[in-house]
Amino acid sequence: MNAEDRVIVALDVPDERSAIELVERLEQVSFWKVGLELFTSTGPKILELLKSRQKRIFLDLKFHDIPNTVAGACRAASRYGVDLLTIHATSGKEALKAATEAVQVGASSAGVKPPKLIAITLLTSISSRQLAFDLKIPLELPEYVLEMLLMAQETGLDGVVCSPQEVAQLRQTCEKDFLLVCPGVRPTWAAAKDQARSLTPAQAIAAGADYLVIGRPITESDNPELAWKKICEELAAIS
Ligand SMILES: O=C(O)c1cc(=O)[nH]c(=O)n1[C@@H]1O[C@H](COP(=O)(O)O)[C@@H](O)[C@H]1O
Repeated sequence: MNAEDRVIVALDVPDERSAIELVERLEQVSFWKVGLELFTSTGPKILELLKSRQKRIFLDLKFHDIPNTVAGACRAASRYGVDLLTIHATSGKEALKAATEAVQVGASSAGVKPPKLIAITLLTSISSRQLAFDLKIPLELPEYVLEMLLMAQETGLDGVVCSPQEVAQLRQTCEKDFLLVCPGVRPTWAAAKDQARSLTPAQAIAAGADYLVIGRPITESDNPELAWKKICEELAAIS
């Protein structure tokens, strides 16, 4: 896979018109993430529009609910024929197992390939300090993220979402084909904003990330084409 095929651009815009404008501007981008803002605004229509342009899709709805409810949501989402789908690991073991099964059922009922189901370990906006003092988790952050990964692995998920700062450690523990997808990626020239645990694109890939999720450094740039080009050049230099 080319380094640039490992970059998923987060299409975090408010409506269909802005989404299509960006997709047309950045025609070299082959993998887009549709998240809570855009999906809530447009519904599944945006997925059809991306598919008609032969794009891969990460449907990032971060399900977090009781087993019966996440299973229903995963069944429904898997009928869209997307490539990646998210659930929070903190939904718990039973919910993760139910979601894993539901993804197969949903996709086969629609005659499409099942999405890879990946679990959020710990949001990349949460710092060690917040984990301890706000969420009251009595574990060191890397240990907590590892526990979430082990639960996802044990319940049959295809991978996890984690910050690039944890990737090297997690890569040593998980199976080679277990996906490690990293948001919280910041080129040196971009602002961190609300991301608490970042590395640069080159550092994240070198650490063992399968995919990088990058949004605002590209989408909020005055020149998104140039931002994309600089990220591709950074990655090409290490491959
Ligand atoms: O599931 C995600 O993609 C996700 C998980 C996470 O822990 N942190 C995180 O930032 N994300 C998403 O990744 C994208 C990052 O966007 P930027 O911070 O603009 O690069 C956003 O769409 C977030 O919703």
